[in-house]
Amino acid sequence: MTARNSTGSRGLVWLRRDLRVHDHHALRMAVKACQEVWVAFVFDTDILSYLLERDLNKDRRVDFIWQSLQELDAELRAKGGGLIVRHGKAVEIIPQLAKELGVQAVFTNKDYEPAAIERDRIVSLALESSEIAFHGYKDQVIFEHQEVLTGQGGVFSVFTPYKNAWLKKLQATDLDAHAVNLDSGRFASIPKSLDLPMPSLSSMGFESTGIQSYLPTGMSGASQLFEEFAGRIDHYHATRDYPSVKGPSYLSVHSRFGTISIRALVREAHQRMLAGSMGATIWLSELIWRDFYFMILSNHPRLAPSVSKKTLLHGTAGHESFKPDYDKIVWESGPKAQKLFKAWCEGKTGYPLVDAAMHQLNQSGYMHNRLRMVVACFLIKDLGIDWRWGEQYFADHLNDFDFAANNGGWQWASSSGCDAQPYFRIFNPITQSEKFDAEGKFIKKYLPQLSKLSKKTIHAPWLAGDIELEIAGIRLGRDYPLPIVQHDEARKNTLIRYSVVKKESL
Ligand SMILES: Cc1cc2nc3c(=O)[nH]c(=O)nc-3n(C[C@H](O)[C@H](O)[C@H](O)COP(=O)(O)OP(=O)(O)OC[C@H]3O[C@@H](n4cnc5c(N)ncnc54)[C@H](O)[C@@H]3O)c2cc1C
Repeated sequence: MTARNSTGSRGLVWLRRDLRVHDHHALRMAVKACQEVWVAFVFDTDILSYLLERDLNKDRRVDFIWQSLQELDAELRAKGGGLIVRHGKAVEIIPQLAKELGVQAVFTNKDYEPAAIERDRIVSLALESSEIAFHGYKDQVIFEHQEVLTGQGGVFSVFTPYKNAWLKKLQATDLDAHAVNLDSGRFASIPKSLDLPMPSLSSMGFESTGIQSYLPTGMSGASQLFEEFAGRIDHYHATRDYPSVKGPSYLSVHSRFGTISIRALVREAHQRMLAGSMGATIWLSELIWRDFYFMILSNHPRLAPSVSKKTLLHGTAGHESFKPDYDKIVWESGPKAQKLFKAWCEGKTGYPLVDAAMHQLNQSGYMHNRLRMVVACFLIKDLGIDWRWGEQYFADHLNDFDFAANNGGWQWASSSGCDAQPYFRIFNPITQSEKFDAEGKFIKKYLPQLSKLSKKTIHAPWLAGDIELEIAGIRLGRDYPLPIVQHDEARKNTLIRYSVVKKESL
């Protein structure tokens, strides 16, 4: 990635998914190497135009970034610099800005998605033609690409041995912070001609979503959530599967946009694990899943849509299963499939846990991990819909959408992934509900019309007697849908559908 191996006295740090000033590899290197450092972020129209084409002008991620940049700018201005924010094509703006600032090098933290790698290649070439170096540093993962390999030197495709090798390789230095000397006096003020106001959301075609009212944004928001989670991390193993309990960290959006350093999270988890915390041990495992899926994508770029397609960073259409045989499966199609998919998207399947989960996603951009598994399995194995449709819907709506983790999660649910559940494992949406939302608290929060049902019938309202329904004020088909499929029948159909891959999977 380094076009020329020089740094020079002036440097530009280009932020992408690392919106912070602390423990930041590229920023640290720039401050160490250069006398004058500028910091820039581009609202890249190669990504944003794709969102607008899909009518996602009320996009919480764009708002989250926008809010987080305000804080970052204030922080940099307090240190004598400021954040240069532009709206346009990053592949053109960054080389242009680098020339205007007269820098010798552009510093970035590496991005592992194929489309981002291609973007960086184009930027690097443009910089090279102006004799400007382009440096990329590992920052968003602990171990990248092929740093953790099997004993035979191969790439892992199963999580548990990967995790064991990952833990074995881990040294304290892997978790050292890339501390940035913010008081070095090296943050240069932005030249007047380049010090433009930050583009407003509306000037870029987006609307405010009010995300900051329920999700703390920026570095301070991440620290707040992390501090709160530190108080419950030791119980994580016992609470993490229950969506009505405040069990998980809710930090995924922050690690997605780098408002907190992954090293800080892993350091905390690892230290607590060594001190005997079961909760921290399990949480660390989740963070290793994150590295695992980055590693899988980095070694199997065919999992992402072709970069030559217009779909760039957010596209998911038409890409391959990890296990190619699974692309032989014939999914439902036509108006019936569209109708079933619409009901799933809108939380109108008649299965309360599935519907409540979809409402959580649609209202907040977050969905609890257990529920992601339940709704994904329901879409694929109860409704017979291609997992890519669900993957795309999550890509459009999840605050923490990350191609590697999302693709990994969907391919896990569809059994086509690297370390996926077996094809014959089909979650029963009713027993999942009874087990993980026994009192129906989560369901009631998102489907208040069901709040008068007993904890026995709330998981499957059609099994309630007429009198109970009447007392609860529910008429099925009017106040809440009847189930759109029968689970037992759907299960049988799925086993037939998957018979094309059955032999290969056994
Ligand atoms: C179908 C499906 C789609 C998913 N899509 C995404 C996605 O787009 N982006 C995303 O970050 N996670 C995704 N996940 C993983 C997981 O559901 C979320 O990371 C988690 O729910 C985020 O909430 P949290 O931060 O409170 O998690 P916590 O339980 O606190 O977990 C801590 C961190 O570990 C990481 N993590 C946890 N589980 C996984 C996992 N299975 N794979 C990779 N990283 C993990 C996340 O960074 C998370 O913040 C998906 C899972 C499924 C089943």
